[in-house]
Amino acid sequence: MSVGADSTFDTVLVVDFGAQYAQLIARRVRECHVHSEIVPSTMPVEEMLAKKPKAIILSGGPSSVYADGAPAVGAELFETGVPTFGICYGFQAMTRALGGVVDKTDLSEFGRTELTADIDSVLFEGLPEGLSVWMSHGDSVAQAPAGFKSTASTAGAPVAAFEDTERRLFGVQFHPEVMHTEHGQDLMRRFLYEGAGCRPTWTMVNIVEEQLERIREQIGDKRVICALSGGVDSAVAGALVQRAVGDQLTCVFVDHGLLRKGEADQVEKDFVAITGAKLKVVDAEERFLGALAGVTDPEEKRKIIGREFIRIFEQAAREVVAESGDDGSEVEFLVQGTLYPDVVESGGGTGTANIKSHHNVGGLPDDLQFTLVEPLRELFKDEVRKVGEELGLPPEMVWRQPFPGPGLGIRIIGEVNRERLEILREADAIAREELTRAGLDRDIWQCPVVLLADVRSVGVQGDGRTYGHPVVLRPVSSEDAMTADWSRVPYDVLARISNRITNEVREINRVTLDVTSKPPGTIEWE
Ligand SMILES: Nc1ncnc2c1ncn2[C@@H]1O[C@H](COP(=O)(O)OP(=O)(O)OP(=O)(O)O)[C@@H](O)[C@H]1O
Ligand SMILES: O=c1[nH]c(=O)c2[nH+]cn([C@@H]3O[C@H](COP(=O)(O)O)[C@@H](O)[C@H]3O)c2[nH]1
Ligand SMILES: NC(=O)CC[C@H](N)C(=O)O
Ligand SMILES: [Mg+2]
Repeated sequence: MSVGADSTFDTVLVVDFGAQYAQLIARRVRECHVHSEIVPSTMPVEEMLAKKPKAIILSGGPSSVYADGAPAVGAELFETGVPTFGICYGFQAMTRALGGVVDKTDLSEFGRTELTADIDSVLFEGLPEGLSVWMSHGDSVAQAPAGFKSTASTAGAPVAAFEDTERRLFGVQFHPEVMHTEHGQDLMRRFLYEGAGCRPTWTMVNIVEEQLERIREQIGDKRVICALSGGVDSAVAGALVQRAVGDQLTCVFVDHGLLRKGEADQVEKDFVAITGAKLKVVDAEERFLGALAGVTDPEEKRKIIGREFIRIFEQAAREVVAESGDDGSEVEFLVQGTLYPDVVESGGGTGTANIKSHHNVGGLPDDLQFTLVEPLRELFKDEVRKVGEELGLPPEMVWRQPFPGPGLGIRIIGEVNRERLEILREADAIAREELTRAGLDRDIWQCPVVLLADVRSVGVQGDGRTYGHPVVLRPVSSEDAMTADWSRVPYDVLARISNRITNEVREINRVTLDVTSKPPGTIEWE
């Protein structure tokens, strides 16, 4: 897709210094209807300019600008005339490159911080003078470079923002991209529209068109299979690829025996009926349960499931070729509905930690033969839902709650076997039915039901002693699964779920509620 000065949209480069939030910045730019692309801080300036950026944003990062080997920006970047916005580390790097002073003060600021802003400035005009902002820094700008006006301060950072309107250079010590910064998105808008003159013309239609073009370029006239789960992400990824290359695509749905009640039927009914895509259903219960026998470690489970998925896709790919009846070029490509949170949690961001290996990223085997096609890899779930709507997928599909690929396998704490799966399936079906009946499906992001299979507790039922298992209800609300809070489900709904589960599922004699946010908890227990 052509970008640059003659294009219908402007491009902003987000220069990544190893930030927690580089994707979040890119996403905030998209929310302002401006196209964004993340580039590493090691990219030479000429290469950045070749992308004809209308503006540049320098991200945060874990280093100290004065440390040995810390990533730096050359002063030449600021002589190109491209408006630039430095955030946190980016603000400090800009300061240093232009002759200002960055120091380690003893006044670190982490979390919510009160900021006083000069509203007679490009960035803060029209905003309140006092703002609550999100900080995360140990170094501070002690002196702004020549030509800059300081435009905000906090108790720990005398220069918490600055600007040079002549050269169109701006910077802030705090993080406007995080949800907790008041008016953060307004600041983004002020920089993009007023500071840099970007036009708000980048829409979901552009995102879809860009993806279709990329997919066609990548796949050409080759064959491709799509790992289809019935969830939102693979439905949207599959629909995109179907639109891009039509008949070259076959979808493969794996029934690994770790699905919820009724799930397998739904995929055939819904996705195929709506898109007309070719579908192959593989019954692989024996294989997965065999491979998982005796395994209790969560990461080991995830790796096994990731590996088995791929082995099945390889087999399915061979069948697609054999069934095609022509001379049969191999299936080179595998489409997955991978999203950015799957990547970052699997430790795939720049220098980020491995929290858990999502089966479709960190759980993939080393000898993977397919080239992956992952059109949603840079997006967050709510953006994917918008892409799905743009593609005309029905609301029941687009608004479905997430369900993890490893399925109930990571919701049984302990070994996974048929009997335990059956117990959990029943309990899960009851919880889902009652939450739906209470009209809570859209308020709740998802509600895992977790079986503590190795824990037993004493109960009394029908005047007799029971020694059964507890389940945990884990209803959460979230914007993008990166952070979450436990949902305040009304007591009467919880009471109904508890009552029904303990009455209808013989092996369960106790229902508990998980009231942990993320962080520190994750959504799934494993
Ligand atoms: N049972 C399955 N059969 C085939 N592919 C699967 C299956 N489960 C997961 N996948 C693949 O793994 C990817 C990641 O799974 P994930 O659960 O994150 O996404 P999803 O199921 O598409 O959407 P959602 O997050 O709404 O459940 C899917 O997009 C899909 O490509
Ligand atoms: O397809 C998936 N493969 C996985 O391996 C996996 N692990 C977690 N999840 C889903 O991701 C979101 C965040 O979950 P956590 O807070 O548990 O990391 C939640 O929506 C989880 O359901 C997965 N999805
Ligand atoms: N979040 C950041 O970018 C931090 C920048 C730098 N490491 C500091 O502590 O000040
Ligand atoms: Mg899923």
